Amino acid sequence: MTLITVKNLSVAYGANTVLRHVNLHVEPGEIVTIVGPNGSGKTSLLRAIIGATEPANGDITLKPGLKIGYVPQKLHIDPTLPITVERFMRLTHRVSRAACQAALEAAGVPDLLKRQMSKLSGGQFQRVLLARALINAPDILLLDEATQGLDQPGSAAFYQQIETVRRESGCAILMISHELHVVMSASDRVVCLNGHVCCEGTPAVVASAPEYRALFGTGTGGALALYRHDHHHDHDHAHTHEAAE
Ligand SMILES: Nc1ncnc2c1ncn2[C@@H]1O[C@H](COP(=O)(O)OP(=O)(O)OP(=O)(O)O)[C@@H](O)[C@H]1O
Repeated sequence: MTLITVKNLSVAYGANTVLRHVNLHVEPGEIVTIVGPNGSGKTSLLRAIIGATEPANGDITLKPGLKIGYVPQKLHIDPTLPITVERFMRLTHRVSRAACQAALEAAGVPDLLKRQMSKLSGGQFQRVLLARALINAPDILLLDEATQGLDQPGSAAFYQQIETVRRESGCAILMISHELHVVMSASDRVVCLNGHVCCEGTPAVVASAPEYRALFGTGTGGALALYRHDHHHDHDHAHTHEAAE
């Protein structure tokens, strides 16, 4: 059963309509990446999906009982506040230490439980946010530019971890990213957003779509080829194109 269905969604802040007629669906176990220029409405779309932003129009349907794990773009913790990783992870979830430890292991950072949040590197911090999102065994992970501030190897490692999480837990991933060449190769489907859905499909289809090239140029096509690898899972790669408005 489809996990998330977005139909004809519009989002507005006052008189400023930032998303128009957006359609999107996420199926169990697939990795869908949203790309788009700054201010194209990517975060607004995720916030509408988690119910943090009220749609101006349209429908968002979640599978009944859907468990969502959300990894925010960034989270500021006062560096003078002493708080361990374990306490941080248990702030919002009533979970056991064993569950925290299991989530940290799934996020690829098994040794951080007792560490101070303020002493973590950027990459470790993001892994802890990932672990926190994994704690309740979500059906889908929503990641909003989760590798912001990480260097290239750090973000490549993070996305590899995401693929591992998907492989081991079977959860679906809906993520926003600017690192087109890395994430596109790791995605089953890419949705290119610019206030509306410009184009959508497999990474190869989107990279060669004129709408995508108009926004990002042609350079990414080459980089995409460089980073591509074969996927061995069965997903329905629907290719839909909407005319640019
Ligand atoms: N709470 C808000 N109130 C008013 N305007 C907002 C609000 N949040 C976002 N916007 C505006 O909506 C537009 C889309 O913003 P959004 O953050 O969704 O884009 P984005 O694609 O995620 O951008 P970025 O890549 O820079 O993170 C922008 O013009 C932004 O200024």
